[in-house]
Amino acid sequence: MLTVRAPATSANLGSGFDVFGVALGTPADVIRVERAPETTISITGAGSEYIPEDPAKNTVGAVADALDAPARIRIDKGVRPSSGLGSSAASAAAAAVALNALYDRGRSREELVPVAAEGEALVSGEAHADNVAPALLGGFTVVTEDGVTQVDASVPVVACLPDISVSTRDARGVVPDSALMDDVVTTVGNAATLTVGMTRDDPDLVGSGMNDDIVTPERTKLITGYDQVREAALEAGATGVTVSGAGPGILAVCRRRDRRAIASAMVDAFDAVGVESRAYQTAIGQGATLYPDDS
Ligand SMILES: Nc1ncnc2c1ncn2[C@@H]1O[C@H](COP(=O)(O)OP(=O)(O)OP(=O)(O)O)[C@@H](O)[C@H]1O
Ligand SMILES: N[C@@H](CCO)C(=O)O
Repeated sequence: MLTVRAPATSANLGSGFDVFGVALGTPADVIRVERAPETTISITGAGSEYIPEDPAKNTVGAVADALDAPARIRIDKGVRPSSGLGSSAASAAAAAVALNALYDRGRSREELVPVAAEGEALVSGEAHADNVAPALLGGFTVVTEDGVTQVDASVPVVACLPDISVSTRDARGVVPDSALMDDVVTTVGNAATLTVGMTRDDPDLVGSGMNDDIVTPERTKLITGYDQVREAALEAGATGVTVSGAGPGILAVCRRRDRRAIASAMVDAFDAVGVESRAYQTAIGQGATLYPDDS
């Protein structure tokens, strides 16, 4: 039996829609796999009651198909589904690493990115790889049609997860078809600033490069209390705040010393609008970890 832990991720970071992603230190999914004549899936943990165990409907089943690697797969969910924290991608990335090792398929982590993205295609209709890339490679990732670029980073973050659901499919439905050239120019500048910030592990540059006036304003309308939570996080010291992935999670970038105050300000602000939430005080971290065979 093989065990793999794959982290939650936050895609977009505002200015990098469908391009940027980061791995988070916590939470994470853990997957255990054993060879079997056909794929079966059992699921425990956060939000497991909302996730289909049918391999034809689970991201992990799509990965097993893509690698031609049938297995008995047990998923322990640490990342709640429809969270904006890459729940479906965490499972897909973990399965890709685990099944690649279980069947000696010999694929590199980079080569596993499109494999894990097959799982995303199953649940959101598009094989976008901005969550699976950081879940596999760790750090900060840039996904384009030409492939993935990765840099290690360890910028502190708070990821606040309200007790409401927004499906990626719905959140993609509000993305505008076109954008004004002025907004595109501003967003390109912000994305470049953010990228430099990641290479320097600089929370100020990363935070100031997260603003986006094209996609994010449409998505914040789907998140009760977004404006209040953003304001509270900024007042508590966040250097930048945006929607995590497709939402409803909200990501705040900060200095390490401000994490606790920001987490509590975000939870209180959600509470004030009648929404329960949980905040993860973490940092950009590692990609999927394979643990030795423990059979
Ligand atoms: N292994 C899995 N883990 C989590 N969700 C899964 C899995 N397999 C299928 N799903 C389905 O995928 C959907 C959740 O994926 P979705 O992309 O909407 O959320 P997310 O991954 O948390 O968000 P985001 O991609 O915005 O970070 C749910 O409908 C869930 O049932
Ligand atoms: N880039 C994707 C990430 C969510 O899975 C989106 O924002 O729709």
